[in-house]
Amino acid sequence: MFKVLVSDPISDLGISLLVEASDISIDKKTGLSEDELVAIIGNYDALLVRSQTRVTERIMNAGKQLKVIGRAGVGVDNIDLDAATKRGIIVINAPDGNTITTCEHTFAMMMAVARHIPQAYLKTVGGEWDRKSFVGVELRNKVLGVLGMGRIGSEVGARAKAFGMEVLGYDPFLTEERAEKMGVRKASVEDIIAEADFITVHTPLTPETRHMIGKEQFAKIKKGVRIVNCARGGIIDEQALVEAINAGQVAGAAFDVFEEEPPAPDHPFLSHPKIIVTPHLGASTIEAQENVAIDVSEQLLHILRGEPFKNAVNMPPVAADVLAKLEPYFSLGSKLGSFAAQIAEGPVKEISVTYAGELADVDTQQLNRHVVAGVLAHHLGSDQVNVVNAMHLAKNRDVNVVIVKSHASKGFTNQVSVTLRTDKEERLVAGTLLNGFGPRITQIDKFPVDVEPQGHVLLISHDDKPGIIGRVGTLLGTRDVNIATMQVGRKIVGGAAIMVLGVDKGVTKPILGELTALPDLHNAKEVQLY
Ligand SMILES: NC(=O)C1=CN([C@@H]2O[C@H](COP(=O)(O)OP(=O)(O)OC[C@H]3O[C@@H](n4cnc5c(N)ncnc54)[C@H](O)[C@@H]3O)[C@@H](O)[C@H]2O)C=CC1
Ligand SMILES: O=C(O)C(=O)COP(=O)(O)O
Repeated sequence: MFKVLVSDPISDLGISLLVEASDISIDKKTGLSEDELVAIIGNYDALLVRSQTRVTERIMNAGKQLKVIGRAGVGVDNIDLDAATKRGIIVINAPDGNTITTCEHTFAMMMAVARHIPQAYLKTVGGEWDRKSFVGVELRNKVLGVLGMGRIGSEVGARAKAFGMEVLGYDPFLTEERAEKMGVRKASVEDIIAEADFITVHTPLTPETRHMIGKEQFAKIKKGVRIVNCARGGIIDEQALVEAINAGQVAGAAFDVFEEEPPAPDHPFLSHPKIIVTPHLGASTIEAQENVAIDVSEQLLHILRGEPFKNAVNMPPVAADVLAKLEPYFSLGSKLGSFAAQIAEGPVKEISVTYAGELADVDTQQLNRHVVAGVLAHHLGSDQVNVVNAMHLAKNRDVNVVIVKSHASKGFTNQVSVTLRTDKEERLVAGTLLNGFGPRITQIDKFPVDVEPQGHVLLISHDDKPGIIGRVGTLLGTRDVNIATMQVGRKIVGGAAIMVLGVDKGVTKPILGELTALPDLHNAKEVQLY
C-alpha cells in the first residue's frame, strides 16, 4: 500500500483516481508547519502539494520513503529541486491544466485595472455613487507587451488580438516564425518598455527574470502604462513599482502574486489606490483544479507503481514516441549496469554505454540513466539510487559517463554494451532484446553468450579444458546448489573461457572459494539480477 499525503487544498474530483486505487491510501492534512510536516512525512511515499506548502530539504530528509512530490500546478519554486534530485525524489507537475484559467485571470485583472472595478465596487457598496473618479481606458488600439510567451503568455497574446490590441512579445525562445504565426510582433524588453500601454509578465521567477522590470526600466517606461503580474512575485520590483506609480509614470497595476506570500499587512500594495490585488487566484477555477489534480494523480500512480512515466521536472523531458522505443530496454539497461558493476573489481572511473543498431538513432538519455543507476545501485544501495539522481551521483563521485552510438549491430537489431573502467580493469557486458524471448545478455567481456539476465548467476572464468564442467557441476551438487541453466563461451579451443550458470539460490562465499580452488578455474563470482 502506498501512502500519499495531500498537504494543500486539491480538487477531490481530480484526485478520485488516487482515492479509488486499491493500492493507495490518502491522508489530507493542509496548513501544516514545516515542523509538523517533518514529524509525519516519514510515513509517506508521495506528497501532493500546490503552492502553499514549502517543500524544504529538511522535509525531504525526514521523508525516508518519499519517492515522488506531485505539484498540482505549474510553478515548482516552492519545492527545493536540488535537494529532491540529490535524494532521488521525483518531482512532477501539471503544466497544462491551468493555462487557460490563468490567462483568463490575467484578462480579468487587465480589465479591472483599466476600469477601476475593485475601487468602484468598494465605493458603490459603501453607499457612494461616484461616476467621476473612475474613468477608465479601452484596451482597443492599445499596445500589450507580453514578457514570457510560453503556455499562458501565448494564450494571452491570442486573446488580446480579439480586443483589438497590438501585441509585442518577448521570450528568449520566441522565433520570428512563431511570432508571425501568432500574429504577435517579436520584441525586446526595451521595445516593450518604450511602447506598451499594458505590460503583462508570464515567465517563471529565475535569477534572470527577478526584477526584470525594476528601477532602471521604470525610468524609461512609457508614461501611463498599466502593469499586470499573474506569474510570480518578484518579476517586477514591488518597491520600484510603487515609486513609479507615485511619480505618475505608471497609471496602475494588478497583481495576483507577491514577492512574499501572503504579503505582510503593511505591504504598500494593500493600501495603494492604484494597485489592485488578488490572493494568488490565477489557477483557482473548478476546471483548472480538476485538470491539474487529474494530471498529477495519473503520473503519481505510474511512478509509485514503478511504471514508466513521461515527464518529471527534475529529469530531462522525453517525447512519447521516444519513450515507447526506449521503455522495453529500461530493465535490460539497469541489469547490464548492475551485472558489470558486480563483476568489475575496484572503484569505477568510467561507465561507457554503446548503443548499436536502431537505438543509435534514438535520444537515449532516459535509458542512459537506467544503466548508470544500475551500476551505482550496486555500490550505493538500490534504495539510494534511481533514474532521477543517477547522473548527479555519478558526477559527484567523478565517474565519467560516456555514451557511444554506432550503427554496426553485430547481427542484433539493437545492442546495448556497458563497459566499466575501474582503476584495476575494464569489464564489458552487452545485451539485447530478442523478439519473443525478452532480454538477453549476449556478451561478457570478449565472450559471446546467450543468458537470461534474471536471478542468481554464477560467472566462472577458466581454461577451456576437458572435465571442468563436470568438476563445477559436482561441487555445486554436493553443496546443494541446483543449476538451472548453463552457458559456456570461448574464443579459441583450449584458450580462456567462461561459464555462466543460472542457479536456483545464492552461492555462499565459502562455496565460491572452493570453486576458485578447482584446477584450471581462475575465478568465480556471483551476480544477482532482479
Ligand atoms: N497566478 C497563478 O496562479 C499561476 C501562475 N503561473 C505562473 O505563470 C508563469 C508562466 O506559466 P506557463 O506559461 O505555464 O509557463 P511556460 O514555461 O509555458 O512559459 C514561461 C515562458 O517564460 C519564458 N522565459 C523564461 N525566461 C525568460 C526571460 N528572462 N524573459 C522572457 N521570457 C522568459 C520561457 O521561455 C517560457 O516560454 C509561471 O511563473 C507559472 O508559475 C502559472 C499558473 C497559475
Ligand atoms: O500553477 C502555478 O504555478 C500557480 O501559481 C498556481 O498556484 P496554486 O496551485 O493555485 O497554489
